[in-house]
Amino acid sequence: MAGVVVMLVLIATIVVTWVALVLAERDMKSIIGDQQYALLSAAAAQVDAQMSAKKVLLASLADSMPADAGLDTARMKVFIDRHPSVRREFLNVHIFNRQGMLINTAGDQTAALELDARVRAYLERVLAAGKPVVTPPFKSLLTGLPAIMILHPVLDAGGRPAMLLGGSIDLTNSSFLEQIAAQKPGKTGFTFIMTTRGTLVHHPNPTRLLENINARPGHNRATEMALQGFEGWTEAANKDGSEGIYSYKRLKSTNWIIGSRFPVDEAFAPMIVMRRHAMLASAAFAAVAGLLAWIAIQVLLRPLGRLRRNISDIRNGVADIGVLQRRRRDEIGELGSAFHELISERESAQQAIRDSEALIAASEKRLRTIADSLPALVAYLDRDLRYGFSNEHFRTMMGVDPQAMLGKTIEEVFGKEFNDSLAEHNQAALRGEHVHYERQGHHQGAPRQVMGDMIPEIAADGSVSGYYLMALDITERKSAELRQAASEKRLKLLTDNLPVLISYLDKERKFQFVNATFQHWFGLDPATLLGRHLMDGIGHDNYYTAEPHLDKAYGGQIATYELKTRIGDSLHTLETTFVPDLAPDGGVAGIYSLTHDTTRLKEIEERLTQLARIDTLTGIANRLMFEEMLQLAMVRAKRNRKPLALAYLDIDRFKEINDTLGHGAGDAVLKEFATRLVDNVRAADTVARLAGDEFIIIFEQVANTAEAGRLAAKIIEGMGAPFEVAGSPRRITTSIGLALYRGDEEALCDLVARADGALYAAKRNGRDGYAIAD
Ligand SMILES: Nc1nc2c(ncn2[C@@H]2O[C@H](COP(=O)(O)OP(=O)(O)OP(=O)(O)O)[C@@H](O)[C@H]2O)c(=O)[nH]1
Repeated sequence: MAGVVVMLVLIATIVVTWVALVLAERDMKSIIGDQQYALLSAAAAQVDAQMSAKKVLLASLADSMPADAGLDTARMKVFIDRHPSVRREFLNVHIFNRQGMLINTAGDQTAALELDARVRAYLERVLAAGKPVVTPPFKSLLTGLPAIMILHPVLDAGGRPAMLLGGSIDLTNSSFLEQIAAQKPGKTGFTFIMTTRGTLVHHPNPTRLLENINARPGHNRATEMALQGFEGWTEAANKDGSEGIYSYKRLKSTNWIIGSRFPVDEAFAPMIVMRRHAMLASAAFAAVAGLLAWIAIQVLLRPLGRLRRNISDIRNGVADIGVLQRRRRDEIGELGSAFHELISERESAQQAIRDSEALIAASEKRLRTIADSLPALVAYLDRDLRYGFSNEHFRTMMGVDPQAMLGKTIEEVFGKEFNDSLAEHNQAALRGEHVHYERQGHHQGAPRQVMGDMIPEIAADGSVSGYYLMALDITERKSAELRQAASEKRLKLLTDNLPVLISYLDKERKFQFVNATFQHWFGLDPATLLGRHLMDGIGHDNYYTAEPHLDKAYGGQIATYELKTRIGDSLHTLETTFVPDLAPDGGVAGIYSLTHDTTRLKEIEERLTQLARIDTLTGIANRLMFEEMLQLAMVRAKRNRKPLALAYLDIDRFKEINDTLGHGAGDAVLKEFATRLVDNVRAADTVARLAGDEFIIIFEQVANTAEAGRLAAKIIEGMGAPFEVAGSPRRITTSIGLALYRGDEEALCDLVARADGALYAAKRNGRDGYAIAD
């Protein structure tokens, strides 16, 4: 960063310096060029002035020349010698006749010489115009040196040109040309003169005189411009490639071109020195400025560098984002705050991503564990029927490595035949339908029953991207179902042929099962009863009789009751038992109802009871035997005049025992009660059970009612110890009605009735006591 700034300072300084130099050089060149052109213009004016002076001198000679001096050499010399300036201005003075023949000369040469052919043309022009003319340069025939000549007509008495006066000028040794040469620019520059055709009239190199400027090979743009009429200054390279400032001006006297060349090396030498100094100064300045800029940047960038290191440390996990400086109140502080916010946002975003990735990974792992633990094939297939997921059960059920299946089609894994057998289901699932199927398959040669579900995966745009498969081997279940169906069939056959009404009621007391006996007994089709309420099946009256027992059974207890009802034309006694169907949670899921026709049984039972004299439950005398014994006892009492006492007993609230603890418990109480009665009477006394919880005792030879009372009290006392009822101790009491028989004319039934009446009195008196009849 600092390096870049230093470089920029250096480059900027150099560029600024360079541009300033270029501008200065351009101005300087312009000044030098203008100056050079001004000098050249002055030199041109000087040449023109010199030429004019020479022409004037030649005109005055022509005018004053004696007529005979033309042919007489001696007179000619005398004449010329009288004009000393002629010798200074001209190398020689000649006289030509009209034909161009040299007829006299002021020099030593006397031979008549012919003029150079080109000079002759000028001569004719002079003769025609009658005005002086300067000839182009030529090599003098007399001296062999390059020269020019000014020709002037000499008029005869009639005013016509009779001869020509020519003043020759030596180009190698002419004072006015030397003056021009002295005005050359700088030390290495030079001036030169050429004709409009390019013939060099004056040049610092005398060997090039009379040579055409273009004789040397090469190209000089400035020279070409000058020959085409350019006046002024320009910068160009000479034929050697050396740059120079060229200035050109036309001479008014001859229309020749006077030029100068000032080599750039010399012309701009001070400028080059200045450029070098300026570049050195600017380099020094740039170095100092760059150094200062570097130091300033180092100072300014130090907090930034610290910030950068902190961020790098945070990235490398070496530091916490708390190291970012946020207390600075400048741009660095703002940058630190911005980084702090950025990094904390990034960290929370990364944390959120990590959390969600961990959640997804955990969720995927759970899913994978669940899927692998399922006793079913679980897979995902894409639109090309390639497996994207498969669980471990493929290994156990199909013998295929689930990992090796991934990316392969059904056909590639299980073969064409298998794939074809599923084609219809696959197509339906890929159409977006939920497919459920059961099919026969084979595994390790054994037939297997498979149940499958294909659940399509539907993308947001409604297209189906694949489907999830779950397939179960239901062979065991299926055969269990078949076994159960067979068992149920057998059971149904059995129940339908039993002379028992068998039904199952659900929680709402509706029939869920009804056997064929309903048809036989009541003409009710079992199928029509299913789902209907019990009341619809057995009628209102029977239902209300059954209701308390139903309530008991739905309370979780077995309930049995008897009912007399009509079957066909005859009255039947039906004993129904409700057995609760206890659910695993202890609740009652429903009730099994079993109804026997006990009519025949009851009849036999009654007949047997009548025949028997012993109560089958308690083993003591029954009503029949009691009546026979009482008859005999009454006869004895009458005969012996010894009264007897009849005690009529009833167990207090016996019904509660039956209702709460069941009939069995009630029977047990009756047996224990009878045993205690027998234990608390004399051997001669008769203890009998009349019916239900009603007992009777015949006490013979009782003196009076007081003694009868004592006997009753003894019995009540005998019941004092708690009974063992259904595994728990329970206090059982009894009420006793006493009637004394003193041998009067009293019928047996009246005596019993009196004892019964006294019993009711004892009940009214609050039970657990006795009462004596009047
Ligand atoms: N366990 C059993 N119960 C019987 C037998 N015979 C009748 N019962 C029942 O005995 C009960 C007699 O009840 P009750 O004597 O009328 O009334 P209780 O509950 O004793 O009331 P109180 O006599 O007023 O104290 C009836 O519920 C009969 O169904 C039987 O052989 N065994």
